[in-house]
Amino acid sequence: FSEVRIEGLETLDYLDNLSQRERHTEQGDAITFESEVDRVYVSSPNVIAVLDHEKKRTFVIRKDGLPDTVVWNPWEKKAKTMADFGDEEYKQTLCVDAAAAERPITLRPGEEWTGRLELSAVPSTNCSDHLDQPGIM
Ligand SMILES: O=P(O)(O)OC[C@H]1O[C@@H](O)[C@H](O)[C@@H](O)[C@@H]1O
Repeated sequence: FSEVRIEGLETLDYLDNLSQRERHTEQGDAITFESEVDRVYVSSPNVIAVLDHEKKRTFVIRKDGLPDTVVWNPWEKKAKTMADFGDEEYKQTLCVDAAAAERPITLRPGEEWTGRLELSAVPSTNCSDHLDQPGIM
């Protein structure tokens, strides 16, 4: 699991759901995991990659109309308190989710809104080689 990292959220501001949505700025080159995380990366790019080095695959997430990206893993202690989440499942789970979290979307009667999320898996460890290929975009 420590071999999974996210590309596309570096240097962004995030709201930390683990501390009253306090605002921080991401410092890492790419985001990696070794403890509980629950963050809203605000105004994130529309293409984000989750690289799984061990399984040699990359998930590419494309979004539209959804400004933010939530990154969540309950880790060991919280997983045990969750009825619908197995005690060991945090080792195989990473939630990377497009959202309108910082500014929720409000519709008046008759108004429309469209959001889109596309998830694709690419057999690779290096997504930046692939993101430019027209067939994959
Ligand atoms: O328990 P639920 O409602 O399915 O949500 C699971 C998690 O989903 C994540 O998207 C949220 O950021 C977390 O705060 C939340 O705990």
